[in-house]
Amino acid sequence: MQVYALPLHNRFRDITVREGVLLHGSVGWGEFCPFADYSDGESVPWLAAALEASEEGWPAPVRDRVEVNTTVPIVPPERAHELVHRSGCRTAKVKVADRRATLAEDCARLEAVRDALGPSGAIRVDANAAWDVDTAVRALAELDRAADGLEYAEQPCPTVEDLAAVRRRVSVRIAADESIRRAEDPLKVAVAGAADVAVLKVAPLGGVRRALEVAEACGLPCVVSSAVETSVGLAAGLALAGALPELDFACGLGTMSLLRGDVSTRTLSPVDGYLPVLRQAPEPDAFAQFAAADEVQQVWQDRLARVRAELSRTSAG
Ligand SMILES: O=C(O)CCC(=O)C1=CC=C[C@@H](O)[C@@H]1C(=O)O
Ligand SMILES: [Mg+2]
Repeated sequence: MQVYALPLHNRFRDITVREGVLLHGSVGWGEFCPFADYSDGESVPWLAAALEASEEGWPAPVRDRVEVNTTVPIVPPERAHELVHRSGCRTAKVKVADRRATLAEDCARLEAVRDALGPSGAIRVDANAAWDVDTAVRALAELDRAADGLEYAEQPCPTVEDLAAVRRRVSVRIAADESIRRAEDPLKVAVAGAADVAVLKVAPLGGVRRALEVAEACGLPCVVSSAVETSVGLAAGLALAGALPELDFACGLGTMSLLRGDVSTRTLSPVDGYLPVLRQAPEPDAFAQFAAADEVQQVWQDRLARVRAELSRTSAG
């Protein structure tokens, strides 16, 4: 196993360094990288996804490339404009509702992203469940104006009930993310009429096959989004996006731009807004320069051992 520590260009999801474990198995490489706030129990699906990649392989794809969005963290408008322009993507997802920025600053960031994309580009926002219903309704009206039209708003509020309440009061599509990946029942969203789009992340859902089951059962248009993995883990997201019967939206798999490097020389960075669907993850042939410090390696070895034991217990039923 190889433990990496990769710095980010900007703080994203409250981290400035992305850490994880690369596992080599009988069919290839997998990546186990649950964020620090995931318990051992919540990390079991992440390990299942890594073992699916390294020991089993992925289902056959129905497409050979996937359109992706670029992801804009909480950065000043000029930086946002530069990131979007350089990405070559026609869709941008902009982080908003962060405690480090005001609604006015979020609007300015969206205006800069619209200027960089032009009128035909698509802009989506992600509030990561930060708002209550009334705040979401008010904020989305302003953000929709600033963006000159939002494609959708991802997880404006924490609960399925709140998403449904916001969805009844705004014209912007609602996408469910945390209500799917951290839910006891990922399908509750569709049943409650709480979302127009389902965001699927391979690792928290337990692998490509499990995510395909959720996609089929929820009956909503799906967007595959990464967990800011290296190209090893990102390949699993592309395998899911490649295997979905329908794919109507650009996917949140352009996240290599958030990282200051990669464990593979075959970095999965978008070209003209697209990424290839691979049958296997790229080799981590550039791992050495991002090998984690000894104490970090020990933390991940211990975590992996605990989660492996947890996975065995839950599999044994
Ligand atoms: O979907 C994207 O454009 C990129 C991935 C992304 O936004 C996220 C990755 C991991 C954790 C989250 O903070 C965030 C998300 O909420 O979707
Ligand atoms: Mg999200």
